[in-house]
Amino acid sequence: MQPVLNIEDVKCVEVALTREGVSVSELMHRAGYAAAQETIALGDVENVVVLVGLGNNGGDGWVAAEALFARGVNVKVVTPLEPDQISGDLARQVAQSAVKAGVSPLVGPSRDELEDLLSTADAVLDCMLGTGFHGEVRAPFDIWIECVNASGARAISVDVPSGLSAQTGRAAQACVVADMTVTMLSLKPGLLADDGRDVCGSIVVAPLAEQTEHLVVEADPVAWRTDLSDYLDVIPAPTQAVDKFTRGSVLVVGGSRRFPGAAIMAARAAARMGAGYVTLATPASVAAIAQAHLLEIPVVPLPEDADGVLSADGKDVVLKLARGVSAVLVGSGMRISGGTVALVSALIEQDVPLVVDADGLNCLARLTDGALPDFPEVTRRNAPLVLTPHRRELGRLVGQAKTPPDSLVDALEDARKIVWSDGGSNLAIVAKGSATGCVGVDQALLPKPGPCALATAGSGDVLAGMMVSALAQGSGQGGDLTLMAAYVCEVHGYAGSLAAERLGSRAVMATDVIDVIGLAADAVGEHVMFPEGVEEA
Ligand SMILES: NC(=O)C1=CN([C@@H]2O[C@H](COP(=O)(O)OP(=O)(O)OC[C@H]3O[C@@H](n4cnc5c(N)ncnc54)[C@H](O)[C@@H]3O)[C@@H](O)[C@H]2O)[C@@H](O)CC1
Ligand SMILES: Nc1ncnc2c1ncn2[C@@H]1O[C@H](COP(=O)(O)OP(=O)(O)O)[C@@H](O)[C@H]1O
Ligand SMILES: [K+]
Repeated sequence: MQPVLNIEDVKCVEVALTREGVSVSELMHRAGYAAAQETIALGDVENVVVLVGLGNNGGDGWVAAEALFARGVNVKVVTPLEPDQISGDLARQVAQSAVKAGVSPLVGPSRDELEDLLSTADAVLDCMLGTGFHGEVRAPFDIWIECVNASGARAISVDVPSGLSAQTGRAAQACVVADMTVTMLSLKPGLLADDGRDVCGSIVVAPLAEQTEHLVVEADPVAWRTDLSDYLDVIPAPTQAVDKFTRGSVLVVGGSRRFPGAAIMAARAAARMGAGYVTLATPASVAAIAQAHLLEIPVVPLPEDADGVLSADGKDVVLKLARGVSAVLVGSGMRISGGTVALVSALIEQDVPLVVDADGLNCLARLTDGALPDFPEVTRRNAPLVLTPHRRELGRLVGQAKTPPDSLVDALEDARKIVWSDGGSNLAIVAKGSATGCVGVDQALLPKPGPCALATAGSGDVLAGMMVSALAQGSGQGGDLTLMAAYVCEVHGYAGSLAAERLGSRAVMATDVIDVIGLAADAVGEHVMFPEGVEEA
């Protein structure tokens, strides 16, 4: 796993390193060398343009330029100001040193001059704005960024692509789209989520000092990016000595006359993820449609109200069915009513591993008056509970319906409000988004996200079905629930990639993802077991 640090904590690591004898100047030199090294490693770099800003990110650029020059690279530094005019002491010193060593600066070029220069470059080193950037990009960097993106040269961003917030993952209107980002000390959340996924290219972490590893861990990472090898403990051990029930039995409670498909897809996804026996309990008026779509899955008709929404009259049947299975999913396509709130509440009180998704979460929000963290007794139970909200659902759970989290870090923080008030290891929250965070009481995990093809109606229902299936098969129980959740997200993401490969990135529908869950799970499993033997998933 790789630690991900909030920006303010990266700064704390910087301070801790200086206390351990590694000065900021030394760090800047190592950062510059690391950037130069990675640039050379790209191969075929004879002409490099280094665009520098006026802060320490620019300082890294001047050091990199001097290092590249010393390696015989034809390097030109583009700067808004003469080195002597740079106000920051450190940045000015490294700029003066680079010029003294023979690096030639181009000060305040016109757009045409810059475009001409970039047209001759094999690579551009982007050292304009780093973690000190905020707001919209001001001149001249907005224009420089446009020129970089329009040039054909490979762009290597130092620490963070200029224009991206390394904390929130939001890009300004002008933002470098890099081929590679060499980031200092540790991963930052904004590099991994939202716009960050579009603009960072491949990410290389430069630790800069041998003490960094332990200092980063001590700085309390906001999350950990998982590696495939981390999932070894949550993949069900292969055995032939099973029957359809011991392979995991699942009950899906959901669907409504308005949305019958969500529960059908969830049930199907649960079977495709490996549960041996799946049952769907759904309103009576949609049971026949559901059964027609689910030949292998028994469908139990439940009492419903005039709108075709599950009614509280079905509670006893649902609880009886729940007692007979290894795990339950409630919520898919269920709608919010007095009846569905009562069902969700009854299932949470039942001692069975449970996944709550979609309207099940909205029922939970209603049950707790939009303040789930204030009612920890609701989620505190003996059996595992996994909540799978997207950002709007998460907002409703924590009293922020009108202002749901709009960054990964905000979503992690909201999820933490819930798991920390609960305080136990039997609760995991899967905060879904373009990058998904799986949050438990001890840590938050960031599985590798799938492609944007997953942003399609029903893809969350598929994930919920997969989640309950993994739970039913015993993954995570008595072990690490958060890691199990991350593993399921990883398989979901990979299934999205497989479906996109087969059908085209724009064509994927949720049912296509269901069809390849098994292949995705096998492929991820193989990578986990034999990391050296196969290409990365
Ligand atoms: N944290 C660390 O331990 C290390 C940090 N280093 C570098 O230092 C960087 C942070 O340095 P700084 O704090 O000086 O910040 P930056 O260099 O990222 O940015 C500060 C400069 O950008 C300007 N600026 C801010 N917002 C702007 C906007 N919207 N439009 C135009 N200009 C804007 C400021 O006026 C200032 O000149 C990191 O990103 C990294 O590259 C490295 O030198 C080594 C180690
Ligand atoms: N841009 C994206 N890139 C990768 N995955 C995405 C993206 N957008 C959504 N997803 C994933 O797709 C799923 C969507 O779930 P959800 O919003 O609940 O959809 P629905 O309610 O339609 O089923 C989540 O697993 C989410 O992480
Ligand atoms: K940068």
